Amino acid sequence: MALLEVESVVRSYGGVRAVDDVSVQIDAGEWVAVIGPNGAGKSTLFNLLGGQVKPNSGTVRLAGRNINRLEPHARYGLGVARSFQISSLFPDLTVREHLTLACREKHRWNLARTWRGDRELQARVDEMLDLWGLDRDRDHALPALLSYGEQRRLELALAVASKPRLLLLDEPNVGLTAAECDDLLARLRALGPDPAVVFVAHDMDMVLGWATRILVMHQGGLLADGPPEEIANNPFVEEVYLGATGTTTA
Ligand SMILES: Nc1ncnc2c1ncn2[C@@H]1O[C@H](COP(=O)(O)OP(=O)(O)OP(=O)(O)O)[C@@H](O)[C@H]1O
Repeated sequence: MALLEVESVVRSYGGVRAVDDVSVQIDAGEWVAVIGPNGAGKSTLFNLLGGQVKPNSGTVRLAGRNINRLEPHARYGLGVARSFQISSLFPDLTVREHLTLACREKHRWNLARTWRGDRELQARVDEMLDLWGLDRDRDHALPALLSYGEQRRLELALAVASKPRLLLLDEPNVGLTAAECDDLLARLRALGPDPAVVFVAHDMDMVLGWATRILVMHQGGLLADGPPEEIANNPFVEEVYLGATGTTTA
C-alpha cells in the first residue's frame, strides 16, 4: 500500500475546477515536486494534502486511512507536516520556545510536567538546534533577530519536529541563495530515507536537483508524472511551459 493515495480528487471554485480528477500514489521515501504554470492547481492540490482545503469528491488516504475530512492538526497527529511560504513564526516566542512547543506537541503523553519529561524534551530541543544549525547560545533570541536563512531553518525544524511520514514543503527555496538551498537539502536528507517529501517549486534547477519524481499539473489535471530525466525531455511539458510562461521556470 502506498503511503499517500489520492484518488479521483476534484476541488472546484465556482465554475473553475482547480483540481480536476487527480489520482496519484506516493510511497515513503519519494521526493515529489509539483510543478506547472500559474493557475495549474498546484497550491490547491497541496492544500488538499495538508487539509487546508477539502475535496468536493474523491478520496485522500494516508496509510490506507481516509483523511478527507480531517483538519490540518489532526493530519499532523497522523504524520503530515507542512511548511509555509510565508513566515509562520510567532514574533514573541524565542527560538527555544518555538521548538519546545513543536516537540511537546508530539510527545504530549510524556508531558506530565515531570523533571524527567522536561529534561527529555529539552534534550530533544538541543538536538533540533544542532541538526538545523541554530546556535544554542542564541536560543533565547526572538525570530526578528535571526537572519532570513536561520528563520527558514527554524520553520523547517518546526515542521519536522514531529518526525512526519509526509512532509509538505511550499516553495522551500524562496529567498535562499543556492548554497543555502543545498544546505537545506542536506539537512532534510539527514532526516533519513523514510519520510515522503512533496514540494511545490518554480525553480526548475532546484526541482531537478531535489526531486526523484515530478508531477506536472496543467488546468487542474495531471499532465505528466515521472522521473526528472523523463519530464525534462517531455516535449508536451516543454510546450505547455514555454507556451504558458515563456521561460523555463514554472
Ligand atoms: N480560494 C479560491 N477561490 C477561488 N478560486 C480559486 C481559489 N483557489 C484557487 N482558485 C483558482 O483555482 C485555479 C488553480 O489555482 P491554484 O492556486 O491552485 O494554482 P497554482 O498552480 O498554485 O498557481 P500559482 O503558481 O499561480 O500559485 C486558479 O484558476 C485559481 O484562480
